[in-house]
Amino acid sequence: MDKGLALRNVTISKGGVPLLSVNHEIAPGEVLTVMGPSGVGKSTLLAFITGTLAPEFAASGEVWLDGHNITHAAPHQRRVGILFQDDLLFPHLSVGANLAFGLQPGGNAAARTTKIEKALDEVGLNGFSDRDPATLSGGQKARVALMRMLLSEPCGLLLDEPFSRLDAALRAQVREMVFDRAKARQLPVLMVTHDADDAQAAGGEIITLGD
Ligand SMILES: Nc1ncnc2c1ncn2[C@@H]1O[C@H](COP(=O)(O)OP(=O)(O)OP(=O)(O)O)[C@@H](O)[C@H]1O
Repeated sequence: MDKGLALRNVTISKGGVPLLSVNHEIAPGEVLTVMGPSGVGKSTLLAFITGTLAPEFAASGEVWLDGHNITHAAPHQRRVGILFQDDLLFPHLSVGANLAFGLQPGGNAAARTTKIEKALDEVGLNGFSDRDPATLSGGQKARVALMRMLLSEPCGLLLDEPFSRLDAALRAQVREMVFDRAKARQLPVLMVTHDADDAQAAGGEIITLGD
């Protein structure tokens, strides 16, 4: 597979004790859901993909993203976007300034503004650029956090329990928006969740670590 995200014979151990092994490919626009009990290594697997594995762990195998072997790339060189359950916006900055953090530095100011406005438009937040994040609803904050991450133009998306702080109705709405936007960009998505509804909504393959 050229595009997408591939975990090739990935094994991770701690103190010589095997923790997990995964051999899986996620095609562009597809979602792989990773489930499993607490402590089984779900967040550790994400850390391996982002290049931020703690030194206590030893890993083998390869990570390929968008046709590149990124196993040994520096974290900032990996074009991996990640959303966590607590994706806080900078409270002292406007919505637009928060989004600007997603953009690559430099470039023409007018072009940057256009990208930010387009991003807001894409998630139904037209005209929100000057708003203070404290005045946004939970769902609106989640949409800004999503677009801030997507503005960095990732080639793959990792979700670490990103919906778990939202109530049921909002959760379904934000989840749908995340999957829709990822699909529109043909991004491979790896989602870690404890929630069966999240897994079902993702509509893709589900693997359970620790089985
Ligand atoms: N920085 C670290 N140093 C040493 N051990 C760690 C570190 N981070 C996690 N661990 C241990 O590694 C194992 C896997 O942890 P991990 O956080 O990946 O599990 P998880 O499946 O994501 O759990 P949860 O569902 O509770 O988030 C656990 O035994 C944990 O205690």
